[in-house]
Amino acid sequence: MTTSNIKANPLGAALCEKKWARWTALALLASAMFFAYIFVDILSPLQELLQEQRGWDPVAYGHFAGSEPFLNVFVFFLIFAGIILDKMGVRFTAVLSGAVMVAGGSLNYYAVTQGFQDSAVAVFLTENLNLPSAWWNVTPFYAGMPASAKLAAIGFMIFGCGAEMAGITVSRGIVKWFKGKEMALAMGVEMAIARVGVAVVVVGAPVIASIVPVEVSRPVAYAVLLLIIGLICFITYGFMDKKLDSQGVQEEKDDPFRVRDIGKILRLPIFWLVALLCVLYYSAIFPFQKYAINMLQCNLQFSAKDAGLVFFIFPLGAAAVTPFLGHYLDKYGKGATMLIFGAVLMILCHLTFAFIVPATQSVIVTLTAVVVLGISFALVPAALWPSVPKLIDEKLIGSAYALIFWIQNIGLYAFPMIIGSVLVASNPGVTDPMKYNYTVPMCVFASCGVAALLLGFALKALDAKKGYGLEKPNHVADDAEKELIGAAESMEE
Ligand SMILES: C[C@H](N)C(=O)N[C@@H](CCCCN)C(=O)O
Repeated sequence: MTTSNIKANPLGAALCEKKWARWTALALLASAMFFAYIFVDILSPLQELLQEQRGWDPVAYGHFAGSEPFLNVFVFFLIFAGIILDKMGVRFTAVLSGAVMVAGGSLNYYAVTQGFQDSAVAVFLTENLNLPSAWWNVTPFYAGMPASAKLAAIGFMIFGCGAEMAGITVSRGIVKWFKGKEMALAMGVEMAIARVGVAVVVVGAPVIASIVPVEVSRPVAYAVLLLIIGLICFITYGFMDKKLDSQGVQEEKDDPFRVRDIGKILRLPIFWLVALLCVLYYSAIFPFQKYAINMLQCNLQFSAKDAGLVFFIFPLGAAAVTPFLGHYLDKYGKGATMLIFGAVLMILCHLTFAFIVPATQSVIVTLTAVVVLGISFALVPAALWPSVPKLIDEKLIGSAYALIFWIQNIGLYAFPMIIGSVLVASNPGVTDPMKYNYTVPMCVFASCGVAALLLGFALKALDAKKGYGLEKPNHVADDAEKELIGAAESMEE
């Protein structure tokens, strides 16, 4: 199915053949993603301070937090990002995405500063964007939303365009540098570094904010600074990418782009299996993360700080395991089996949070479930993203990643709201946020896992029938490919 980017280089070994060079390229790409993931969650541990200093109640915070995928989902920005990536290549799109993240992040920062509160923009926003809370209002804006939350949401949705564009670009960049080598390991390392970013934020943001004078915008300022460093990483990567192109190892570009190419991807049953598995699995992970601290507080009667410490293990556990699983995939394959196993672990953990944790209030059981969920969150991403190049023609890989991200973003947009409504509906009359019963919402997350598991079985069956090589190691698949290319080249000679 795939075409290879490995071409004969008359000038000697290409840069991607040198280990130090491809790992340096990865370090640059992964650093930019690390900073992006830090920004995504920078305000999550500061909800109390946002309420005290900026008047954001939980509703305002929820609408701000949910705004990130808005432009990607409803204005189809991610689809355009995929087309840009396939037409313009990794170098251009990486720098563009870095610049968009800095622009959106800066706006978000300005919105939470004291300076904004007294500005004319604040007066304007207080009077505008007061949309009714009706079913058709899919925007994050509602009547009475604080002006700072409105502008922060606008900034965050612009940032979201850059962050998701960067996500697909980095994946394609890794394919470009690592195809036929340690590709899954490289993707695993990149995702592990991103998870460490989430863990750093949980602990770091409150510490930075509480330096006297206590100021909620300070951690955001640091995070914007990191986004600027991320942009510099992308620009530096651009020089390496240009050198690689000049050595004849160019990525295949879709030139001219045809809309029917997107149709080609959408007609592949295997694409739908992967995309639906992705949206179901991630909808039970990222939206769960938003409720996890409160769920632990309610079940264990912990403070937010202690619950945060328990949950801190989740991204760290995933970070520790993901590169090893990537290495395993490179060496031994079993991608589809890893997806199935990851879904099973997720179901078990969510059911534990639904029934066993509330009944036993056991910290050991909770910690075990958090660790096992971390392993699941290593298994699925480590197998999912490196499998895409096995299924889709290389020149369409940017669009394919973008389409998968777009479908995934629909779930990431909808699920926090669905879970919020389920939580309220299953706890009639409960107003104390420490008294919620999370059994029904956790069962909803577990059912996503069951659906993902069924898709995992279907994927494995289709792979066995059509021979995509999902269960094969990357090296073996690519060695065979190299042999074919070598044979073709000798025939040309
Ligand atoms: C949220 C984002 N769309 C996503 O799916 N992130 C994945 C990583 C995708 C690969 C990025 N190069 C994740 O597991 O965090």
